[in-house]
Amino acid sequence: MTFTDRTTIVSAPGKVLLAGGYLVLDPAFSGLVVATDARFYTLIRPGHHSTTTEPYKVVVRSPQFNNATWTYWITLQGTTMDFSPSKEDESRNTFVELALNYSFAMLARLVPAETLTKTLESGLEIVIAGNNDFYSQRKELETRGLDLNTESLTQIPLFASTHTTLSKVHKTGLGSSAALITSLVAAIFIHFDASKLQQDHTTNTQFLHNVAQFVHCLAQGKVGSGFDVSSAVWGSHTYRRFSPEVLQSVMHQDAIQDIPALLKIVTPKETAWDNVVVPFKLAPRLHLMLADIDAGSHTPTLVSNVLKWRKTKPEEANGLWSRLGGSNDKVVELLKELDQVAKSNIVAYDRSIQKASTVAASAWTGLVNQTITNEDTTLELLVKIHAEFLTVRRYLREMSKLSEVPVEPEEQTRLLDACMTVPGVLMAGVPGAGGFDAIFCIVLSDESRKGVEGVWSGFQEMSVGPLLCQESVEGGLVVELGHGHGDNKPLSEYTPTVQRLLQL
Ligand SMILES: Nc1ncnc2c1ncn2[C@@H]1O[C@H](COP(=O)(O)OP(=O)(O)O)[C@@H](O)[C@H]1O
Ligand SMILES: C[C@@](O)(CCOP(=O)(O)OP(=O)(O)O)CC(=O)O
Repeated sequence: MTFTDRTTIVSAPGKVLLAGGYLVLDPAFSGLVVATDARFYTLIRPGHHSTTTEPYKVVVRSPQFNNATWTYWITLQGTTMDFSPSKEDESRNTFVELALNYSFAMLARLVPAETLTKTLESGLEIVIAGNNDFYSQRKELETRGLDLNTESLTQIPLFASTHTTLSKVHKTGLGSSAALITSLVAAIFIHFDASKLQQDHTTNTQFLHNVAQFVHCLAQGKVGSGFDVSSAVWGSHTYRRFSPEVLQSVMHQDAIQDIPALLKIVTPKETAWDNVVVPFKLAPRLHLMLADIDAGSHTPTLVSNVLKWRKTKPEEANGLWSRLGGSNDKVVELLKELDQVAKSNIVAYDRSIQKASTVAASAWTGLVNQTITNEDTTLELLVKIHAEFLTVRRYLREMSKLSEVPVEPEEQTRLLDACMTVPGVLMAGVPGAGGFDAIFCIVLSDESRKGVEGVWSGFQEMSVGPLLCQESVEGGLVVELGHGHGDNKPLSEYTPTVQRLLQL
């Protein structure tokens, strides 16, 4: 047995909804979701139990939360399975519990009994851990006497303790539960070789998506748009939601009693899901910056109040929805056009980006008239994207006023406008549901990045905590280890992240 024999590690990215907040709840509209390089990891390896008799023991450990541990007992009865949380556990983790319960219940019907028992007889140890960016590191920085900036964040070890509990932790809005459930569900099916992700990638990935969406909605007690699970699976894309009716019939705790019915819904060949995923990537030299605002907002409350307004004043709201939706789509179209221009003439593109990075966006129009033709295209597109996203923000402020919900509150407007005065900032906005949770910027250079971080650290109205993460290069689900992915290498040959996980 080598160090990594029969170890499976799967990761899923965090997310930021750059455009389409609220509208993406309606299948008539799409949203632009960018996956981050802050990822959530699930590691599964054989347990240390020599039992060959049931029940089998599955232990889930969360090192970042005082090594919180949840123990589950599994008994197989033919193609059904009994799953029970340990009565000795100090707490229950609904997201973990539902992911395990439903995944194993489906496995009992998908995988030969001997495969299940062979893999379960020594028990399973499951370690779940999110990149530090998923959770505010303010406490860790204070403990180390460090300032709240990216330089300090680089000094915090991977998967550092949050110094608190799951119920008290300040999350940064990267979608920890969606990334957790997606990586956990995928890791279980891959560990039992039930997914063969690397063989029939499309069908199996859609299957894993469907299971993760079901578990996430059941755990959250509502069928949201699902953009966060979608980006955890597929990375950055424009997203049009699946019809809520797809899951409505199984959105109850008794769904565990009828696994064949659930399998019919989550199996792509049995049920066509109508979510629409169109891959997206930021054009070269456009980089995402994210900050966590300490004030924080309660997204479900924001969503409930905006939808209440839309229901009570449909004409007012639907008119704004259409205008905002059109503007969101225009931003996406222009960003894609910019990527095409970069592909057609990267030298001219780079020259234009370099020029634009030295002046504030408000002065880019002046640059357009000073350059040769194909550089104008790039600069013209930057001018259009900047203007169109200002229109998006204007609509979000109109929504805030009409609904009386602080989607882009005045404090955020002042912070975003300050960011836009920095040379080389293309966009600055409130992601997702908005409020006081977070902000994002799209910047053109490292100098621009430093300028924005200066605005954030100097902003007096709110505590603006930068995150280290940027846009993901790897995309959605990644099998980091297991089943032909990097098996049995010397520990030193794995990435620092995988090495850290293996030693957690
Ligand atoms: N590292 C972790 N270990 C265990 N459970 C986690 C971890 N991170 C997130 N979770 C689970 O996800 C839940 C957070 O879900 P939610 O409040 O919807 O936050 P988010 O918006 O980040 O998804 C937590 O209550 C916990 O059950
Ligand atoms: C309002 C929404 O359309 C987007 C919410 O995006 P956020 O990124 O704000 O979500 P949280 O991570 O839960 O804070 C609701 C939805 O699409 O489900």
